[in-house]
Amino acid sequence: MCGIAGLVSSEEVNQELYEALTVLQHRGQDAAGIVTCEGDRMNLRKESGLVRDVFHTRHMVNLRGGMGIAHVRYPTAGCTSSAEAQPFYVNSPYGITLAHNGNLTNAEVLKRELFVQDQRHINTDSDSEVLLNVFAHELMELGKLRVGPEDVFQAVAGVHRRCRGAYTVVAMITGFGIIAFRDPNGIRPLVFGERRTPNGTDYMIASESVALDVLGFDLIRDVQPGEAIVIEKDGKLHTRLCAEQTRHTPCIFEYVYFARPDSIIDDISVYKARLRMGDHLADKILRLRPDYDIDVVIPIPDTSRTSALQLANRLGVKYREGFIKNRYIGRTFIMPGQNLRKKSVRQKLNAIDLEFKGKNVLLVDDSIVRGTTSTQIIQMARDAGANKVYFASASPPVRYPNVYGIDMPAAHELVAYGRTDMEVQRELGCDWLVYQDLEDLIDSVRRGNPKIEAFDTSCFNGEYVTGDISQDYLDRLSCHRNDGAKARRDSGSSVMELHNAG
Ligand SMILES: O=P(O)(O)OC[C@H]1O[C@H](OP(=O)(O)OP(=O)(O)O)[C@H](O)[C@@H]1O
Ligand SMILES: NC(=O)CC[C@H](N)C(=O)O
Ligand SMILES: [Mg+2]
Repeated sequence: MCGIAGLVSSEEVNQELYEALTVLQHRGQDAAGIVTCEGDRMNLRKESGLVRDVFHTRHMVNLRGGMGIAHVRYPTAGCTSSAEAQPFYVNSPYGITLAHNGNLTNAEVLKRELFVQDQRHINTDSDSEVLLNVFAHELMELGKLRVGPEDVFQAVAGVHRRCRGAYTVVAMITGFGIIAFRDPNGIRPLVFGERRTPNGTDYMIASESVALDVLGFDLIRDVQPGEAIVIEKDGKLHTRLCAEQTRHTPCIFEYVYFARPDSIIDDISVYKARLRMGDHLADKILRLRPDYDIDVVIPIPDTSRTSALQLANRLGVKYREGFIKNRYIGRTFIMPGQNLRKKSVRQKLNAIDLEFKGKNVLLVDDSIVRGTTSTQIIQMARDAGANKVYFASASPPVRYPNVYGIDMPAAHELVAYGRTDMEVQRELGCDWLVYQDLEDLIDSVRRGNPKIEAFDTSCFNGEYVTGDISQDYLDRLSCHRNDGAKARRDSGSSVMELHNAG
Protein backbone atom coordinates (compact mmCIF):
# COMPACT_ATOMS: atom_id res chain seq x y z
CA MET A 1 0.00 0.00 0.00
CA CYS A 2 1.19 3.48 -0.55
CA GLY A 3 -0.16 6.81 0.58
CA ILE A 4 -0.71 9.70 -1.80
CA ALA A 5 -1.71 13.33 -1.37
CA GLY A 6 -2.14 16.46 -3.47
CA LEU A 7 -2.77 20.09 -2.58
CA VAL A 8 -3.69 23.29 -4.39
CA SER A 9 -3.65 26.36 -2.19
CA SER A 10 -3.25 30.10 -2.18
CA GLU A 11 -0.40 29.55 0.30
CA GLU A 12 2.80 27.48 0.12
CA VAL A 13 1.96 23.76 0.30
CA ASN A 14 5.26 22.16 1.40
CA GLN A 15 4.56 22.05 5.14
CA GLU A 16 1.03 20.72 4.74
CA LEU A 17 2.10 18.02 2.29
CA TYR A 18 4.72 16.96 4.81
CA GLU A 19 2.05 16.76 7.51
CA ALA A 20 -0.23 14.79 5.20
CA LEU A 21 2.56 12.27 4.65
CA THR A 22 3.13 11.83 8.36
CA VAL A 23 -0.58 11.04 8.72
CA LEU A 24 -0.34 8.53 5.85
CA GLN A 25 2.92 6.97 7.06
CA HIS A 26 1.14 3.74 8.06
CA ARG A 27 0.57 3.07 4.32
CA GLY A 28 4.24 3.00 3.39
CA GLN A 29 7.50 3.15 5.33
CA ASP A 30 10.12 2.55 2.63
CA ALA A 31 10.41 5.90 0.89
CA ALA A 32 8.80 9.30 0.76
CA GLY A 33 8.64 12.15 -1.73
CA ILE A 34 7.14 15.58 -2.31
CA VAL A 35 7.11 17.61 -5.50
CA THR A 36 5.85 21.18 -5.63
CA CYS A 37 5.33 23.55 -8.52
CA GLU A 38 6.26 27.19 -8.48
CA GLY A 39 5.47 28.98 -11.74
CA ASP A 40 6.85 26.69 -14.44
CA ARG A 41 9.41 24.98 -12.19
CA MET A 42 8.99 21.68 -10.34
CA ASN A 43 10.88 21.11 -7.07
CA LEU A 44 11.36 17.52 -5.95
CA ARG A 45 12.66 15.77 -2.89
CA LYS A 46 12.37 11.99 -2.55
CA GLU A 47 14.46 9.40 -0.81
CA SER A 48 14.31 6.04 0.94
CA GLY A 49 13.25 6.26 4.57
CA LEU A 50 10.49 7.49 6.84
CA VAL A 51 8.97 10.92 6.26
CA ARG A 52 10.79 12.38 9.27
CA ASP A 53 14.15 11.18 7.88
CA VAL A 54 13.67 12.17 4.26
CA PHE A 55 12.84 15.86 4.66
CA HIS A 56 15.19 18.22 6.43
CA THR A 57 14.88 21.98 6.62
CA ARG A 58 17.19 22.44 3.64
CA HIS A 59 14.85 20.31 1.52
CA MET A 60 11.71 21.95 2.78
CA VAL A 61 12.85 25.47 1.91
CA ASN A 62 13.44 24.37 -1.66
CA LEU A 63 9.96 22.90 -2.01
CA ARG A 64 8.34 26.20 -2.91
CA GLY A 65 5.00 26.68 -4.63
CA GLY A 66 1.25 26.71 -4.13
CA MET A 67 0.53 23.23 -5.46
CA GLY A 68 2.14 19.85 -5.06
CA ILE A 69 1.79 16.11 -4.71
CA ALA A 70 3.33 13.64 -2.27
CA HIS A 71 3.85 9.91 -1.72
CA VAL A 72 4.87 7.36 0.90
CA ARG A 73 5.95 4.05 -0.59
CA TYR A 74 5.47 0.40 0.24
CA PRO A 75 6.95 -1.34 -2.80
CA THR A 76 4.93 -3.94 -4.68
CA ALA A 77 6.91 -3.81 -7.92
CA GLY A 78 10.53 -3.16 -8.78
CA CYS A 79 12.86 -2.83 -5.81
CA THR A 80 13.43 -0.66 -2.76
CA SER A 81 16.02 1.56 -4.48
CA SER A 82 15.54 5.27 -3.92
CA ALA A 83 15.36 5.63 -7.71
CA GLU A 84 11.92 4.04 -7.44
CA ALA A 85 10.74 6.40 -4.73
CA GLN A 86 7.87 8.55 -5.93
CA PRO A 87 6.64 10.93 -7.36
CA PHE A 88 8.07 10.08 -10.79
CA TYR A 89 8.79 12.81 -13.32
CA VAL A 90 8.67 12.93 -17.09
CA ASN A 91 9.56 16.08 -18.99
CA SER A 92 7.37 15.65 -22.05
CA PRO A 93 4.70 16.82 -22.60
CA TYR A 94 4.45 19.85 -20.29
CA GLY A 95 6.42 18.34 -17.38
CA ILE A 96 4.36 15.81 -15.44
CA THR A 97 4.89 14.19 -12.05
CA LEU A 98 2.85 11.30 -10.73
CA ALA A 99 2.36 9.33 -7.51
CA HIS A 100 0.63 5.97 -7.54
CA ASN A 101 -1.02 3.65 -5.05
CA GLY A 102 -1.75 0.18 -6.37
CA ASN A 103 -0.18 -2.20 -8.79
CA LEU A 104 -0.52 -2.63 -12.54
CA THR A 105 -1.05 -6.21 -13.63
CA ASN A 106 -0.02 -5.63 -17.26
CA ALA A 107 3.08 -3.52 -16.60
CA GLU A 108 5.36 -5.83 -18.61
CA VAL A 109 3.21 -5.66 -21.74
CA LEU A 110 2.85 -1.90 -21.38
CA LYS A 111 6.57 -1.43 -20.94
CA ARG A 112 7.21 -3.21 -24.23
CA GLU A 113 4.43 -1.24 -25.97
CA LEU A 114 5.84 2.02 -24.65
CA PHE A 115 9.22 1.19 -26.11
CA VAL A 116 8.17 -0.27 -29.43
CA GLN A 117 5.13 1.87 -30.29
CA ASP A 118 5.47 5.02 -28.25
CA GLN A 119 9.26 5.29 -28.24
CA ARG A 120 9.50 5.90 -24.52
CA HIS A 121 12.25 4.56 -22.30
CA ILE A 122 11.40 3.25 -18.82
CA ASN A 123 14.43 3.46 -16.57
CA THR A 124 13.30 1.43 -13.56
CA ASP A 125 11.31 -1.72 -12.80
CA SER A 126 8.55 0.33 -11.19
CA ASP A 127 5.05 -0.11 -12.62
CA SER A 128 4.36 3.49 -11.55
CA GLU A 129 6.92 4.81 -14.04
CA VAL A 130 5.08 2.79 -16.70
CA LEU A 131 1.76 4.30 -15.64
CA LEU A 132 3.18 7.83 -15.80
CA ASN A 133 4.49 7.23 -19.30
CA VAL A 134 1.18 5.83 -20.52
CA PHE A 135 -0.55 8.94 -19.18
CA ALA A 136 2.09 11.20 -20.72
CA HIS A 137 1.83 9.44 -24.08
CA GLU A 138 -1.96 9.77 -24.11
CA LEU A 139 -1.61 13.51 -23.46
CA MET A 140 1.11 13.84 -26.09
CA GLU A 141 -1.11 12.21 -28.70
CA LEU A 142 -3.57 15.09 -28.36
CA GLY A 143 -0.83 17.37 -29.69
CA LYS A 144 -1.81 20.50 -27.78
CA LEU A 145 0.62 23.23 -26.86
CA ARG A 146 -1.44 24.12 -23.80
CA VAL A 147 -3.25 21.51 -21.77
CA GLY A 148 -6.85 21.93 -20.52
CA PRO A 149 -9.17 19.83 -18.35
CA GLU A 150 -10.77 18.19 -21.43
CA ASP A 151 -7.37 16.96 -22.60
CA VAL A 152 -6.65 15.49 -19.19
CA PHE A 153 -9.97 13.63 -19.17
CA GLN A 154 -9.26 12.19 -22.61
CA ALA A 155 -5.80 11.10 -21.52
CA VAL A 156 -7.21 9.41 -18.40
CA ALA A 157 -9.74 7.58 -20.60
CA GLY A 158 -6.72 6.36 -22.60
CA VAL A 159 -5.06 5.17 -19.37
CA HIS A 160 -8.21 3.20 -18.53
CA ARG A 161 -8.15 1.56 -21.95
CA ARG A 162 -4.51 0.48 -21.62
CA CYS A 163 -3.81 -0.16 -17.94
CA ARG A 164 -5.00 -3.15 -15.92
CA GLY A 165 -4.91 -3.68 -12.18
CA ALA A 166 -5.13 -1.18 -9.34
CA TYR A 167 -4.16 2.44 -9.79
CA THR A 168 -5.13 5.33 -7.64
CA VAL A 169 -3.20 8.34 -8.78
CA VAL A 170 -2.34 11.96 -8.09
CA ALA A 171 -0.42 13.79 -10.78
CA MET A 172 0.66 17.35 -11.45
CA ILE A 173 1.25 19.19 -14.70
CA THR A 174 3.68 22.10 -14.60
CA GLY A 175 1.95 25.44 -14.43
CA PHE A 176 -1.49 23.87 -14.90
CA GLY A 177 -2.80 22.01 -11.85
CA ILE A 178 -3.19 18.67 -10.14
CA ILE A 179 -5.13 15.63 -11.28
CA ALA A 180 -6.46 12.60 -9.45
CA PHE A 181 -8.02 9.41 -10.75
CA ARG A 182 -9.00 5.95 -9.65
CA ASP A 183 -9.13 2.72 -11.67
CA PRO A 184 -12.55 1.48 -12.87
CA ASN A 185 -12.79 -0.91 -9.90
CA GLY A 186 -11.83 1.73 -7.33
CA ILE A 187 -9.60 -0.86 -5.67
CA ARG A 188 -7.51 1.59 -3.65
CA PRO A 189 -9.07 4.51 -1.74
CA LEU A 190 -8.96 8.20 -2.67
CA VAL A 191 -10.88 11.17 -1.28
CA PHE A 192 -10.88 14.90 -1.83
CA GLY A 193 -11.88 17.84 0.28
CA GLU A 194 -11.94 21.62 0.49
CA ARG A 195 -11.06 24.38 2.91
CA ARG A 196 -12.43 27.86 2.52
CA THR A 197 -9.98 30.67 3.21
CA PRO A 198 -10.19 34.46 2.83
CA ASN A 199 -8.12 34.02 -0.36
CA GLY A 200 -10.37 31.39 -1.96
CA THR A 201 -10.90 27.64 -1.70
CA ASP A 202 -8.00 25.24 -1.16
CA TYR A 203 -8.38 21.66 -2.36
CA MET A 204 -6.76 18.52 -1.09
CA ILE A 205 -6.67 14.93 -2.35
CA ALA A 206 -5.57 12.05 -0.14
CA SER A 207 -5.58 8.28 0.15
CA GLU A 208 -7.49 8.49 3.41
CA SER A 209 -9.89 11.02 4.89
CA VAL A 210 -7.85 11.19 8.10
CA ALA A 211 -5.28 13.34 6.26
CA LEU A 212 -8.02 15.84 5.37
CA ASP A 213 -9.27 15.91 8.99
CA VAL A 214 -5.85 16.62 10.40
CA LEU A 215 -5.17 19.43 7.94
CA GLY A 216 -8.54 21.07 8.54
CA PHE A 217 -10.16 20.17 5.21
CA ASP A 218 -13.82 19.16 4.87
CA LEU A 219 -14.37 15.90 3.06
CA ILE A 220 -16.27 16.44 -0.20
CA ARG A 221 -16.44 12.79 -1.23
CA ASP A 222 -14.49 9.80 -2.56
CA VAL A 223 -13.16 9.98 -6.08
CA GLN A 224 -15.42 7.50 -7.87
CA PRO A 225 -14.09 4.42 -9.69
CA GLY A 226 -13.10 5.48 -13.21
CA GLU A 227 -13.50 9.16 -12.34
CA ALA A 228 -10.89 11.88 -12.77
CA ILE A 229 -10.73 15.24 -11.06
CA VAL A 230 -8.71 18.23 -12.12
CA ILE A 231 -7.90 21.16 -9.85
CA GLU A 232 -6.37 24.02 -11.76
CA LYS A 233 -3.70 26.08 -10.05
CA ASP A 234 -6.15 28.95 -9.48
CA GLY A 235 -8.52 26.57 -7.64
CA LYS A 236 -11.03 25.67 -10.41
CA LEU A 237 -12.37 22.15 -9.88
CA HIS A 238 -13.50 19.86 -12.73
CA THR A 239 -14.70 16.26 -12.43
CA ARG A 240 -15.55 13.64 -15.06
CA LEU A 241 -16.28 9.93 -15.26
CA CYS A 242 -13.69 8.81 -17.82
CA ALA A 243 -13.94 5.00 -17.84
CA GLU A 244 -16.37 3.35 -20.24
CA GLN A 245 -17.29 0.65 -17.74
CA THR A 246 -16.95 0.63 -13.98
CA ARG A 247 -17.67 -1.88 -11.24
CA HIS A 248 -16.90 -0.72 -7.74
CA THR A 249 -15.01 -3.45 -5.90
CA PRO A 250 -12.76 -1.85 -3.27
CA CYS A 251 -10.08 -3.88 -1.51
CA ILE A 252 -11.47 -5.38 1.69
CA PHE A 253 -8.00 -5.63 3.23
CA GLU A 254 -7.98 -1.83 3.61
CA TYR A 255 -10.68 -2.27 6.25
CA VAL A 256 -8.99 -5.27 7.86
CA TYR A 257 -5.50 -3.83 8.21
CA PHE A 258 -4.22 -1.05 6.01
CA ALA A 259 -6.32 1.99 6.71
CA ARG A 260 -6.37 3.96 9.92
CA PRO A 261 -9.53 3.32 11.94
CA ASP A 262 -10.41 7.01 11.94
CA SER A 263 -10.68 7.06 8.13
CA ILE A 264 -13.89 6.83 6.15
CA ILE A 265 -13.39 4.96 2.89
CA ASP A 266 -16.15 4.78 0.28
CA ASP A 267 -18.58 6.05 2.92
CA ILE A 268 -17.67 3.23 5.31
CA SER A 269 -16.13 4.02 8.69
CA VAL A 270 -13.10 1.75 9.06
CA TYR A 271 -13.56 1.88 12.82
CA LYS A 272 -17.17 0.71 12.70
CA ALA A 273 -16.31 -2.02 10.20
CA ARG A 274 -13.69 -3.32 12.67
CA LEU A 275 -16.19 -3.22 15.53
CA ARG A 276 -18.55 -5.35 13.45
CA MET A 277 -15.69 -7.77 12.70
CA GLY A 278 -15.34 -8.17 16.47
CA ASP A 279 -19.06 -8.88 16.83
CA HIS A 280 -19.08 -11.53 14.12
CA LEU A 281 -15.97 -13.18 15.46
CA ALA A 282 -17.46 -13.34 18.96
CA ASP A 283 -20.62 -14.90 17.52
CA LYS A 284 -18.55 -17.54 15.78
CA ILE A 285 -16.74 -18.39 19.02
CA LEU A 286 -20.09 -18.62 20.81
CA ARG A 287 -21.31 -20.96 18.07
CA LEU A 288 -18.23 -23.18 17.92
CA ARG A 289 -17.30 -23.15 21.62
CA PRO A 290 -20.38 -22.33 23.68
CA ASP A 291 -18.57 -23.58 26.79
CA TYR A 292 -15.41 -21.56 26.21
CA ASP A 293 -13.11 -21.04 29.18
CA ILE A 294 -11.46 -17.76 28.18
CA ASP A 295 -10.31 -15.65 31.16
CA VAL A 296 -9.10 -12.65 29.23
CA VAL A 297 -9.08 -11.22 25.67
CA ILE A 298 -5.77 -9.63 24.64
CA PRO A 299 -5.29 -7.71 21.38
CA ILE A 300 -2.09 -7.77 19.36
CA PRO A 301 -1.46 -4.07 18.97
CA ASP A 302 -2.07 -1.99 17.05
CA THR A 303 -4.54 -2.81 14.39
CA SER A 304 -6.56 -5.55 16.10
CA ARG A 305 -7.47 -3.37 19.11
CA THR A 306 -10.81 -2.18 17.78
CA SER A 307 -12.20 -5.61 16.91
CA ALA A 308 -10.68 -7.29 19.98
CA LEU A 309 -12.39 -4.81 22.31
CA GLN A 310 -15.77 -5.41 20.71
CA LEU A 311 -15.23 -9.16 20.70
CA ALA A 312 -14.49 -9.10 24.44
CA ASN A 313 -17.60 -7.01 25.13
CA ARG A 314 -19.77 -9.39 23.17
CA LEU A 315 -18.34 -12.44 24.94
CA GLY A 316 -18.59 -10.71 28.29
CA VAL A 317 -14.92 -11.41 29.00
CA LYS A 318 -12.31 -8.97 30.37
CA TYR A 319 -10.25 -7.05 27.80
CA ARG A 320 -6.67 -6.40 28.79
CA GLU A 321 -3.71 -4.77 27.04
CA GLY A 322 -1.26 -7.58 27.75
CA PHE A 323 1.24 -6.58 25.07
CA ILE A 324 2.92 -3.21 25.05
CA LYS A 325 4.07 -1.86 21.76
CA ASN A 326 7.27 0.10 21.30
CA ARG A 327 5.91 3.22 19.64
CA TYR A 328 9.14 3.85 17.76
CA ILE A 329 9.00 0.65 15.70
CA GLY A 330 6.90 0.80 12.54
CA ARG A 331 4.47 -1.72 11.15
CA THR A 332 6.17 -5.08 10.69
CA PHE A 333 4.01 -6.53 7.93
CA ILE A 334 5.00 -3.82 5.45
CA MET A 335 8.73 -4.13 6.17
CA PRO A 336 10.84 -5.59 3.39
CA GLY A 337 12.34 -9.03 4.05
CA GLN A 338 11.32 -11.80 6.39
CA ASN A 339 14.38 -11.51 8.67
CA LEU A 340 13.65 -7.88 9.44
CA ARG A 341 9.95 -8.64 10.01
CA LYS A 342 10.78 -11.50 12.38
CA LYS A 343 13.25 -9.50 14.41
CA SER A 344 10.93 -6.52 14.59
CA VAL A 345 8.03 -8.39 16.19
CA ARG A 346 10.12 -9.07 19.31
CA GLN A 347 11.47 -5.53 19.36
CA LYS A 348 8.01 -4.13 18.92
CA LEU A 349 5.94 -6.10 21.42
CA ASN A 350 6.57 -7.09 25.00
CA ALA A 351 4.26 -8.97 27.39
CA ILE A 352 3.00 -7.87 30.80
CA ASP A 353 3.38 -11.20 32.58
CA LEU A 354 0.65 -10.71 35.18
CA GLU A 355 -2.01 -10.60 32.47
CA PHE A 356 -0.95 -14.08 31.30
CA LYS A 357 0.18 -16.01 34.39
CA GLY A 358 -2.05 -19.05 34.93
CA LYS A 359 -4.78 -17.71 32.63
CA ASN A 360 -6.54 -18.96 29.51
CA VAL A 361 -5.95 -16.09 27.11
CA LEU A 362 -7.60 -15.36 23.79
CA LEU A 363 -5.19 -13.42 21.56
CA VAL A 364 -6.86 -11.47 18.77
CA ASP A 365 -5.23 -10.20 15.60
CA ASP A 366 -6.74 -8.55 12.55
CA SER A 367 -5.07 -11.02 10.19
CA ILE A 368 -2.60 -13.87 9.97
CA VAL A 369 -0.58 -13.53 6.79
CA ARG A 370 2.90 -15.06 6.93
CA GLY A 371 2.31 -16.02 10.56
CA THR A 372 5.39 -14.03 11.63
CA THR A 373 3.57 -12.11 14.35
CA SER A 374 1.22 -14.82 15.61
CA THR A 375 3.88 -17.54 16.00
CA GLN A 376 6.11 -15.31 18.12
CA ILE A 377 3.28 -13.81 20.11
CA ILE A 378 1.86 -17.20 21.04
CA GLN A 379 5.28 -18.26 22.29
CA MET A 380 5.59 -15.00 24.24
CA ALA A 381 2.21 -15.65 25.87
CA ARG A 382 3.39 -19.11 26.92
CA ASP A 383 6.70 -17.75 28.19
CA ALA A 384 4.70 -15.23 30.24
CA GLY A 385 2.99 -18.15 31.96
CA ALA A 386 -0.34 -18.50 30.15
CA ASN A 387 -2.22 -21.70 30.90
CA LYS A 388 -3.97 -21.98 27.51
CA VAL A 389 -3.37 -19.75 24.48
CA TYR A 390 -6.25 -19.40 22.03
CA PHE A 391 -6.06 -17.31 18.90
CA ALA A 392 -8.70 -15.50 16.84
CA SER A 393 -8.24 -13.72 13.52
CA ALA A 394 -10.69 -10.97 12.53
CA SER A 395 -10.24 -11.96 8.89
CA PRO A 396 -10.30 -15.35 7.12
CA PRO A 397 -7.16 -17.34 6.25
CA VAL A 398 -4.98 -15.52 3.70
CA ARG A 399 -4.29 -18.19 1.12
CA TYR A 400 -3.79 -16.36 -2.18
CA PRO A 401 -1.34 -13.74 -3.39
CA ASN A 402 -2.39 -10.12 -3.72
CA VAL A 403 -1.71 -8.41 -7.05
CA TYR A 404 -3.29 -5.02 -6.36
CA GLY A 405 -0.80 -3.22 -4.14
CA ILE A 406 -0.21 -5.46 -1.13
CA ASP A 407 3.14 -7.17 -1.17
CA MET A 408 2.12 -10.79 -0.77
CA PRO A 409 3.22 -12.12 -4.13
CA ALA A 410 4.12 -15.71 -3.27
CA ALA A 411 1.46 -18.14 -2.05
CA HIS A 412 4.03 -20.44 -0.44
CA GLU A 413 5.06 -17.62 1.96
CA LEU A 414 1.54 -17.50 3.42
CA VAL A 415 1.15 -19.67 6.49
CA ALA A 416 -2.38 -20.81 5.52
CA TYR A 417 -1.37 -21.78 2.00
CA GLY A 418 -2.02 -25.47 1.44
CA ARG A 419 -2.91 -25.93 5.13
CA THR A 420 -6.22 -26.63 6.84
CA ASP A 421 -7.17 -24.44 9.80
CA MET A 422 -6.09 -27.28 12.10
CA GLU A 423 -2.69 -27.48 10.41
CA VAL A 424 -2.25 -23.70 10.76
CA GLN A 425 -3.15 -24.04 14.45
CA ARG A 426 -0.40 -26.61 14.85
CA GLU A 427 2.06 -24.50 12.90
CA LEU A 428 1.37 -21.44 15.08
CA GLY A 429 1.39 -23.49 18.27
CA CYS A 430 -1.88 -22.33 19.87
CA ASP A 431 -4.48 -24.45 21.68
CA TRP A 432 -7.27 -23.51 19.33
CA LEU A 433 -7.59 -21.13 16.43
CA VAL A 434 -10.63 -19.46 14.98
CA TYR A 435 -10.80 -17.48 11.75
CA GLN A 436 -13.53 -15.06 10.69
CA ASP A 437 -15.78 -16.41 7.92
CA LEU A 438 -15.48 -14.53 4.66
CA GLU A 439 -19.21 -13.76 4.45
CA ASP A 440 -19.05 -12.28 7.96
CA LEU A 441 -16.07 -10.13 7.03
CA ILE A 442 -17.91 -8.90 3.93
CA ASP A 443 -21.02 -8.18 5.99
CA SER A 444 -18.95 -6.27 8.57
CA VAL A 445 -17.69 -3.92 5.90
CA ARG A 446 -20.63 -3.78 3.52
CA ARG A 447 -23.12 -2.86 6.21
CA GLY A 448 -21.48 0.58 6.21
CA ASN A 449 -22.44 1.12 2.57
CA PRO A 450 -24.80 -1.48 1.10
CA LYS A 451 -24.54 0.22 -2.30
CA ILE A 452 -21.20 -1.52 -2.75
CA GLU A 453 -22.16 -4.89 -4.14
CA ALA A 454 -18.79 -6.62 -3.97
CA PHE A 455 -15.26 -6.20 -2.67
CA ASP A 456 -11.91 -7.42 -3.83
CA THR A 457 -11.41 -10.39 -1.51
CA SER A 458 -8.81 -12.11 -3.67
CA CYS A 459 -6.30 -12.85 -0.91
CA PHE A 460 -9.01 -14.85 0.86
CA ASN A 461 -10.69 -16.64 -2.04
CA GLY A 462 -8.46 -16.27 -5.11
CA GLU A 463 -11.10 -14.34 -7.08
CA TYR A 464 -9.44 -11.38 -8.75
CA VAL A 465 -11.86 -8.56 -9.60
CA THR A 466 -10.04 -7.40 -12.74
CA GLY A 467 -10.56 -10.82 -14.30
CA ASP A 468 -7.12 -10.87 -15.97
CA ILE A 469 -5.10 -12.91 -13.47
CA SER A 470 -3.97 -16.30 -14.77
CA GLN A 471 -2.08 -19.01 -12.89
CA ASP A 472 0.80 -18.30 -15.23
CA TYR A 473 0.86 -14.65 -14.08
CA LEU A 474 0.80 -15.72 -10.43
CA ASP A 475 3.63 -18.20 -11.01
CA ARG A 476 5.80 -15.54 -12.62
CA LEU A 477 5.00 -13.06 -9.87
CA SER A 478 5.88 -15.58 -7.20
CA CYS A 479 9.14 -16.42 -8.90
CA HIS A 480 10.11 -12.79 -9.42
CA ARG A 481 9.00 -11.25 -6.12
CA ASN A 482 9.31 -13.90 -3.42
CA ASP A 483 11.37 -12.75 -0.43
CA GLY A 484 14.56 -14.47 -1.61
CA ALA A 485 14.37 -13.00 -5.12
CA LYS A 486 13.68 -9.50 -3.77
CA ALA A 487 16.59 -9.65 -1.34
CA ARG A 488 18.99 -10.61 -4.14
CA ARG A 489 17.74 -7.78 -6.34
CA ASP A 490 17.72 -5.09 -3.68
CA SER A 491 21.27 -5.82 -2.54
CA GLY A 492 22.80 -5.10 -5.94
CA SER A 493 20.53 -2.43 -7.33
CA SER A 494 21.92 0.81 -8.60
CA VAL A 495 19.62 2.62 -10.96
CA MET A 496 20.31 6.09 -12.24
CA GLU A 497 18.46 8.44 -9.95
CA LEU A 498 16.71 11.20 -11.80
CA HIS A 499 16.00 13.58 -9.00
CA ASN A 500 16.51 15.63 -6.27
CA ALA A 501 16.21 19.09 -4.94
CA GLY A 502 18.60 19.97 -2.11
O1 LIG B 1 1.03 -12.86 9.89
P1 LIG B 1 1.95 -11.71 9.68
O2 LIG B 1 2.75 -11.91 8.41
O3 LIG B 1 2.79 -11.40 10.85
O4 LIG B 1 1.07 -10.43 9.34
C1 LIG B 1 -0.03 -10.02 10.07
C2 LIG B 1 0.34 -9.06 11.17
O5 LIG B 1 1.01 -7.90 10.61
C3 LIG B 1 0.25 -6.74 10.89
O6 LIG B 1 0.76 -6.01 11.99
P2 LIG B 1 1.83 -4.84 11.89
O7 LIG B 1 2.88 -5.03 12.87
O8 LIG B 1 2.28 -4.67 10.46
O9 LIG B 1 1.03 -3.48 12.17
P3 LIG B 1 0.05 -2.98 13.34
O10 LIG B 1 0.91 -2.44 14.45
O11 LIG B 1 -0.75 -1.92 12.67
O12 LIG B 1 -0.81 -4.09 13.80
C4 LIG B 1 -1.14 -7.23 11.20
O13 LIG B 1 -1.83 -6.32 12.05
C5 LIG B 1 -0.87 -8.52 11.90
O14 LIG B 1 -0.54 -8.29 13.25
N1 LIG C 1 1.85 -0.33 -2.55
C1 LIG C 1 1.76 0.44 -3.60
O1 LIG C 1 0.76 1.09 -3.82
C2 LIG C 1 2.95 0.41 -4.52
C3 LIG C 1 2.94 1.34 -5.71
C4 LIG C 1 3.90 0.88 -6.79
N2 LIG C 1 3.43 -0.35 -7.37
C5 LIG C 1 5.31 0.73 -6.22
O2 LIG C 1 5.77 -0.38 -6.03
O3 LIG C 1 5.94 1.71 -5.95
MG1 LIG D 1 -0.57 -6.15 13.78
